[in-house]
Amino acid sequence: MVVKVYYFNVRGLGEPIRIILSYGGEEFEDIRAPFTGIPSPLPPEIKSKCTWGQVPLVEFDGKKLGQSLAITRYFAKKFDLVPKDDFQAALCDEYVDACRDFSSSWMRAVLEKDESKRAEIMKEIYESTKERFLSTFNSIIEGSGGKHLVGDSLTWADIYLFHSVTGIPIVNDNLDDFPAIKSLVENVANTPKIKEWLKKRPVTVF
Ligand SMILES: N[C@@H](CCC(=O)N[C@@H](CS)C(=O)NCC(=O)O)C(=O)O
Repeated sequence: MVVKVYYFNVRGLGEPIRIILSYGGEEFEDIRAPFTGIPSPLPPEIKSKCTWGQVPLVEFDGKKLGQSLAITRYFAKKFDLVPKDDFQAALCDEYVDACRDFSSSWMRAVLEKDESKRAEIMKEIYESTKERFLSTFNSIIEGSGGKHLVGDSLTWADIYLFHSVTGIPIVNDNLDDFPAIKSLVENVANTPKIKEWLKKRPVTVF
């Protein structure tokens, strides 16, 4: 089976899918629509495939699945990145949602075209979100044994946290202030199949 992954040529909502598929050793075709800023028009041949008119979308085995969370949860289950225990699985859902809230906080900066203004906005957003998200994630990892957000093995929540913090330069540059997140990020980046993907993935702005 080769999975077709349709998304824009950015990390955004598509990258956790690409990372999870890479982790699972699943071959995938990385189909990227040009990203020309927000909003970017989707080429009609892609848009017409999408049930909700938006990407990401995956196709495999004659099946089609849209909505980023449905896609990542599906493959995370397939590759044992969702704990068997229902409560632990729910905690993963909670942390994935929190990662997505954190990622959404940066939208105002992403939309700013003037680079010096964007840097200022990034600083503001960093200052106003670091306690709520970064300190909290840091404490959760510490409380869970220091290596993962949930339990003692890699989950899709760890992959979302990796994705959310490494996609934002100002967060990445300040990870020394959040040592448990920093160590989780290093562990995810050094997971062999993920490491291979990170080495070969296209370099994009977001
Ligand atoms: N709830 C959807 C949101 C999808 C979404 O917002 N997709 C955007 C790209 S991030 C898109 O396809 N924009 C192009 C368009 O709407 O034509 C998900 O999580 O997959």
